[in-house]
Amino acid sequence: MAQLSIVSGSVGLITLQNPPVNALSAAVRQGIVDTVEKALSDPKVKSVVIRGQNGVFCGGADIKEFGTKMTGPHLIPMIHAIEAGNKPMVAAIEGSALGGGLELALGCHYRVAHSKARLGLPEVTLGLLPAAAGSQRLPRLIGVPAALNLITTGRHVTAAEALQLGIVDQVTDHDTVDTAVKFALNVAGQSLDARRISTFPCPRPAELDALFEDAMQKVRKSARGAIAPVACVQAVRAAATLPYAEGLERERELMATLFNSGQARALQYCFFAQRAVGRWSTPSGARWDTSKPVPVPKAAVIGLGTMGRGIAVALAQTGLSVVAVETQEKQMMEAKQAVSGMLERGAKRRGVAPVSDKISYSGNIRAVADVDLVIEAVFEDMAVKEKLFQQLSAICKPGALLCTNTSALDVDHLASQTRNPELVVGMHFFAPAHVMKLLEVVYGRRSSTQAVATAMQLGKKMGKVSVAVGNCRGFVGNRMLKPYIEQAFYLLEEGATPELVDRALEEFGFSMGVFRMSDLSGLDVGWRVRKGDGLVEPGLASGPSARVRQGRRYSPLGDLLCEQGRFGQKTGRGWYQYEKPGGRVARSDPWLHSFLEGYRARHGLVARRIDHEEVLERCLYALINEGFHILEDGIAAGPEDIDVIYVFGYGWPRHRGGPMFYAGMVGLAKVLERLEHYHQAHPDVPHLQPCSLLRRLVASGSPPIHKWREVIRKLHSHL
Ligand SMILES: CCCCCCC[C@H](O)CC(=O)SCCNC(=O)CCNC(=O)[C@H](O)C(C)(C)COP(=O)([O-])OP(=O)([O-])OC[C@H]1O[C@@H](n2cnc3c(N)ncnc32)[C@H](O)[C@@H]1OP(=O)([O-])[O-]
Repeated sequence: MAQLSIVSGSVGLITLQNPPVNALSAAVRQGIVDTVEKALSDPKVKSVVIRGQNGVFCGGADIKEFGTKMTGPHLIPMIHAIEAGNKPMVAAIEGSALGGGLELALGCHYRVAHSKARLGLPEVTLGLLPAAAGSQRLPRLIGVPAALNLITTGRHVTAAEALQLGIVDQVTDHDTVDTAVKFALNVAGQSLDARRISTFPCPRPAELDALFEDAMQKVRKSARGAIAPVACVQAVRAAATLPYAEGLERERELMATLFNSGQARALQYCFFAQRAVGRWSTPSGARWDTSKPVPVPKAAVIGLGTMGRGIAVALAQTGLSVVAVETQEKQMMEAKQAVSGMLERGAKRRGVAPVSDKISYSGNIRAVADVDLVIEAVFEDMAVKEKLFQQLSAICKPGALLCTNTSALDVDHLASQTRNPELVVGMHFFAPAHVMKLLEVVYGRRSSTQAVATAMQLGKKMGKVSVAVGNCRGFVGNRMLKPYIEQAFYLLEEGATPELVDRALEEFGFSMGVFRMSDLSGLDVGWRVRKGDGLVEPGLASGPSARVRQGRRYSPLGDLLCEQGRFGQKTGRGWYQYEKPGGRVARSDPWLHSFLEGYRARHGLVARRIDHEEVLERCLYALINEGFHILEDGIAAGPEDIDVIYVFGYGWPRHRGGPMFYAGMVGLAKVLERLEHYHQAHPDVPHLQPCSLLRRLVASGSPPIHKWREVIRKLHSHL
């Protein structure tokens, strides 16, 4: 797993061999220990280069080992032996040097990187800290403020930035190993006293306390409730204030707490879940590894409202030629201006030229005749979309894919409006579409394998985390949101306030509670959907029947607010009040509190004290219960798909792994028991009735989440 050869007569070349990213598994660590020992004791070897196989230096510790009984040599003494050795060691960094990979490189006396390489200490994103002395060496090398930034955010830096920061000694556009070997030949025999980072004094910035206080506040604000960023700050503080050996001990203690925490497990689960959704399959037999996508050099977006603009920008930034169609002149003018602003800002951020020339605009739908793929983002109204799909089917060239960005409507029905229903899929983007990472690719009953594969590949090219899901009302994300929002409304009826509900959810880790989120996205959106479903009955009717629709409990609170013109931020009033229409700072609104009191009085509801635990249980378990229904119905292939959708599209705190992972952490039996409890208390709320898949999983002994598929498979087996 690591090999030593001798090159250029006197350079020992150690190659890490563990594809695809040369993670530091037990075998690789043993290989490094053995080859370093050999190189140090071989008189022919005057200096050493360490590189990774296949153009990747090293992706860090082997994350797959973390959940197992770890064996093999420990990283710290292994890296220490490299640093303490009496022959110059040069890291030849190609591809990535991340986490333990960069820590290994920091143990070397010199670092040479290819210009395309990326370096970083991303442990914090896995719920950990750089515990192979990275938290102690990096501040000594580049100073406390820069090290704090890298370690608490986990961001990857380019080779150019690494050179500027002083992490690497040389950057090359040529063959990295050749360059590193030349470097090694040059430094052979030189004193290493000034090259051992662990012996450097850590630069002590002025205002040390203020600096760390500020860093602590920043991480507490940006990662609510996450413990790893806090531990990262503490570890760097140890580097700045303690001798190296004591700092190392502090790093070890902090890592021990993190290593076995639920948060680390959740974040590492997210890492693998994000990759697992790329290995998608559908019930019709389409699969990520066998279905062939068709090339999409030219695409069209129809409808240039908020979603359409974001989609057009995202497509253009991916390098596609884009035809943007909008039939309303005023909307077109505004869209053109907005899109060019978005492209310019995006280009500035990425340090490239804007790609405005990639987009051509037209007021005529016939302009899409020669594109390979169309994404419609028109008004969320079935009649409008039906007509559009009929038109597209007649206009588009044979084989062109027709995609809908609907967030809830029936993809099969839209497909039935076309001559080639196999070419229709949903591509459900999330606003703002050029920023948000999530894409739900919705396959219909008749979508071809090629159509699904093409949409999935396009999503990947656009840098999206794409999840293939089945067709049902709201697909995965919005279908689960419905019971969650519904519970929040019921809690208001029973005595809670928007502030109380939001605080509970934000303390749980959501960046925004349900009411603040609704105000941001616009209350009129849900109102329109409920109207379409025949649920809205105007007026202030009282009595129990005013809160029943289609035989089940219903809360008209959202409808009543909309009737008052309170649509959220855009109108300056919603569940909160804002300084002006379009304002962003939510403030409590006394009007709303007296409105709630009046509402309860009119309906004979007695307010009771509701605590955070009930808010979380009612909102989250109702959402999770719907997740089990989605798995039972085969709409999502596995719990990872649901979790990835919630983490990337709905602000679910990543350190809690996603709703289905969270259910496993809480304990499926407990979730079942609490749902039963709440369903007994609210028998007219079907969403609280525990799903039979949840019962089945509990009856099978609550298996760990990676084994749920076995129970689900049995459920779908026709044998
Ligand atoms: C008490 C104990 C003390 C321990 C001390 C530890 C100290 C240390 O500080 C901790 C760490 O290093 S923590 C680690 C810190 N390091 C990080 O956080 C880096 C994590 N890795 C990455 O960010 C990306 O994988 C790269 C940018 C490296 C490559 O991106 P790309 O080219 O788009 O490729 P891709 O699709 O992403 O991955 C390809 C395949 O490789 C797999 N795999 C990858 N890394 C792995 C790993 N470390 N391990 C295992 N597997 C890893 C990945 O799952 C996938 O497998 P699949 O079966 O094909 O699905």
